[in-house]
Amino acid sequence: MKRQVFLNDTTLRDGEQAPGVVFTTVEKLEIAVSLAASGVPEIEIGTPAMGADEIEAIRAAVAKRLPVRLTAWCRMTSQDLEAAIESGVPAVNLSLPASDIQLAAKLGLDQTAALQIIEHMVGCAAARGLFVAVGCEDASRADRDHLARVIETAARAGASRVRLADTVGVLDPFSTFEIVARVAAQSPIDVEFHGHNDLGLATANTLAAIRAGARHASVTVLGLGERAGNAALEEVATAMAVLDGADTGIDLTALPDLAAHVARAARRPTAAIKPVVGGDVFTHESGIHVAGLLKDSRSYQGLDPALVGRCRRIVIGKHSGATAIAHVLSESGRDLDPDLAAAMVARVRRKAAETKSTVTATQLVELYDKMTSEACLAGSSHFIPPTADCAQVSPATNAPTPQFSDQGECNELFR
Ligand SMILES: CC(=O)SCCNC(=O)CCNC(=O)[C@H](O)C(C)(C)COP(=O)(O)OP(=O)(O)OC[C@H]1O[C@@H](n2cnc3c(N)ncnc32)[C@H](O)[C@@H]1OP(=O)(O)O
Ligand SMILES: O=C(O)CCC(=O)C(=O)O
Repeated sequence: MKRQVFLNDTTLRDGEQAPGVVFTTVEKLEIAVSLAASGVPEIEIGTPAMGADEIEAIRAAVAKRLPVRLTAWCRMTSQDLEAAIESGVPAVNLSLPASDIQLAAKLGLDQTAALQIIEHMVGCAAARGLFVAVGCEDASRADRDHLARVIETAARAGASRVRLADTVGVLDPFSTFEIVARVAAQSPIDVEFHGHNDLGLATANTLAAIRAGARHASVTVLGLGERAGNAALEEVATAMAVLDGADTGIDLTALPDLAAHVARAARRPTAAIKPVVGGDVFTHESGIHVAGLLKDSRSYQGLDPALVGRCRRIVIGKHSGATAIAHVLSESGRDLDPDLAAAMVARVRRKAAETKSTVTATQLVELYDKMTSEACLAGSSHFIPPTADCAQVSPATNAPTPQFSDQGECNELFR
């Protein structure tokens, strides 16, 4: 049986902490509904300490009775806990720095005082009937012995989970594995890993943490979050399915729409190269790749686009070869004569260089029709038989003009 891993989506909390990102209450609710529909089991819905509007938004989410655990992020203070209770959430993440750097700089506390606060606040929250997770902010820079005491104290006081945060994104997969493996081996409660992407390693670190024994992982849609963001839901869920074989319960085919939804609400355009959901990540231009793909899609495709509800696309551009051009032309009922192929490749390359872009299907057909007309008028001996009627090779006006689209049928589309 596949190992179960639980993703805790914090798009609506850490994601919204990205500079300038604001979700309206309606957007929060819509995103929460979409997250639940895609199979996310837990959503960190917000920070009640931010005040009445945030509490109201959280209350509205709670009222939806979604089939997910809604949890609220709280500092480890009575005020934050009371705000969370007012919002109606059944679960809280009570956060306190684990590193000496943050304990001293932010709170002027030492390790002993921190343990006392954890014991007291976790006890209070558990006594109020809440599911309690303890957020170890900056765990990656924490003294390891203190971290062990934090977990032991939290568990004893009634916490059900501990969250190890790589708050400033300084771990790599090796150090993540080492820290999480040690904690998971000793922890009497579940471990969650919360990675940040400052070094572009959040997803890799999250996979390493899961491999090391974390049963829960924080993610955000598109990796939206503080600074360089968090581990991306779509990357972690897809990588888990493909590489690890663990069961996250996420409907991978729902991810592109979910990402588009969050990108619109966050007003953050998605990069074309964003793994899984980016516009170009299943699009191929290079001649050698397309020639290989057309023979066997496994030649240049590690991730089957259908797995995540996407389609493969072939585009024509500076790097196209004759096979790709012939393939695209054939889709509009035109045969690329082998004698014309090299000239066509050169023409396409010139066009792409002039426009610094791909050559659309319509442009390709126009180029081809123009070239065949020219070849015909010049009486080209190897392309048009000398006796041929030039009308036969003029633009085939009834041939379908291919359109670019990323929607619709999963046949190969091109632009
Ligand atoms: C790594 C993370 O993502 S942590 C989560 C970060 N999230 C946020 O900051 C959410 C948005 N924040 C806010 O809206 C505001 O900062 C509020 C409402 C939370 C607090 O606002 P203010 O009362 O004006 O405090 P301010 O933002 O100036 O400073 C933060 C305070 O929290 C305290 N604090 C920080 N972390 C913790 C903690 N884990 N436990 C207890 N107190 C904490 C700081 O020491 C500071 O206290 P001080 O005012 O006594 O110096
Ligand atoms: O303490 C936590 O719950 C984690 C907070 C967080 O977002 C972080 O440390 O990056």
